[in-house]
Amino acid sequence: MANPAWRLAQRSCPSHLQVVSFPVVQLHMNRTAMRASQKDFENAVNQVKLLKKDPGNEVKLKLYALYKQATEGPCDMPKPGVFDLINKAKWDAWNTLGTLPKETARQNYVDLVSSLSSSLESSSQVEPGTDRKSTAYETLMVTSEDGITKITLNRPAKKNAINIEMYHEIMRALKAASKDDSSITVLTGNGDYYSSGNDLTNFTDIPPGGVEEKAKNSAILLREFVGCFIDFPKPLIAMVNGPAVGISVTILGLFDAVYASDRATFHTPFSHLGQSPEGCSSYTFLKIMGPAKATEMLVFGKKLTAGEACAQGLVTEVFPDSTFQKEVWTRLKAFAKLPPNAMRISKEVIRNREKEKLHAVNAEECSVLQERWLSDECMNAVVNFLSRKSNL
Ligand SMILES: CCCCC/C=C/C(=O)SCCNC(=O)CCNC(=O)[C@H](O)C(C)(C)COP(=O)(O)OP(=O)(O)OC[C@H]1O[C@@H](n2cnc3c(N)ncnc32)[C@H](O)[C@@H]1OP(=O)(O)O
Repeated sequence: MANPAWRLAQRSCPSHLQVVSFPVVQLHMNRTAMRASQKDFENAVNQVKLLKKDPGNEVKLKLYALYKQATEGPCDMPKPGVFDLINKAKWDAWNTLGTLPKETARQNYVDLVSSLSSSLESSSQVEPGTDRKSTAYETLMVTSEDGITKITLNRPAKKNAINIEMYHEIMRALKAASKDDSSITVLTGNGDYYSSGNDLTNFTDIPPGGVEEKAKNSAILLREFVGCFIDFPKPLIAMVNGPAVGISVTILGLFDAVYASDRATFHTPFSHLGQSPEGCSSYTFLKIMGPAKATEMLVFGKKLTAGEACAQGLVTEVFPDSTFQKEVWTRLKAFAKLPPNAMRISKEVIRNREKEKLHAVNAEECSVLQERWLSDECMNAVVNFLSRKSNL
């Protein structure tokens, strides 16, 4: 039980067994004519990571069992205790396969993945963050009018926590906004929160490759996500309508203006979560507010009020909540009437000098975080949140 991820899986609920993302790619196999080769099996394992839709716990347990049988043979693990629900379900699924030969398990795994590609709605393989054909969003509302593209985080019941889908959708929306005919882009939140940051249940979808693979995939995703903000070519404005936590705060250092309601707060509790700063904040916050104030936020997790964040230079201006929308939109509409090319070029001049540095900082922060996510400190913090022992 030394592995923290094993403990996490034990303590979290079965719905957290889910496998994340992306499109299933058709496996071109004549299933009756041949037995699955090791290569087919490895391809299938990779396809599972690309599933766009969650196939459900039953299928995931089957996949888990067949994977274990194909790679390790019959189940030889001690049976988990009765309260250890997730591991018991996994053990049962594997044990049920009895002495099924490894080759048959491998074939069955490949067949199952292949069948998922036809039963689950699939699309061609899409690199994370690239434009997809569909313009519909599950986790965002995106509108474009008066020269302004507005991206609204839209999971109000979850305080706009950023799940895997939302990371991808934000990247997609930013890429679309960078090419549309709007002059400026605005990011805001629906409901009482701006965003509660990374959805902590993101950490519970452990792929077959284990927590190391999960951490690696998350670091790749985070790096790409933050990279989109570094490279965004038009004026990017945050309308912070309420409390902001974690990554929703750190990336503010990459925005061109940040307008906040006086209800907003800014909280980066990375040490509490066993994590470390991201979103280039280890660089931008120091530049914006100096090392002493940046350390208070990023190391000691001091939560700032909107007024304090404005005094530190993180926020451009604070508005009373009662007039926030009206006043900021009046201002944004005026900005949007400015010559768009001039705004874009001015941003380029300001940003280009820093771009290389920002990408280097982003890469370093992601690599440090990849290690932090494997730490006991981080796993325990996530487990505490999921079991609701504490709120920040
Ligand atoms: C893969 C890239 C990783 C990038 C690295 C990013 C790091 C970060 O962003 S670190 C910051 C992570 N965020 C948090 O630690 C915040 C956790 N949430 C809370 O502490 C609280 O929920 C709160 C203070 C934000 C709000 O508290 P409260 O007003 O009491 O509301 P509830 O806790 O009841 O929340 C309502 C509902 O929303 C769910 N929820 C809120 N935040 C998150 C979250 N970050 N992740 C997942 N779920 C979240 C909460 O669980 C409730 O759901 P239900 O119980 O289903 O109603």
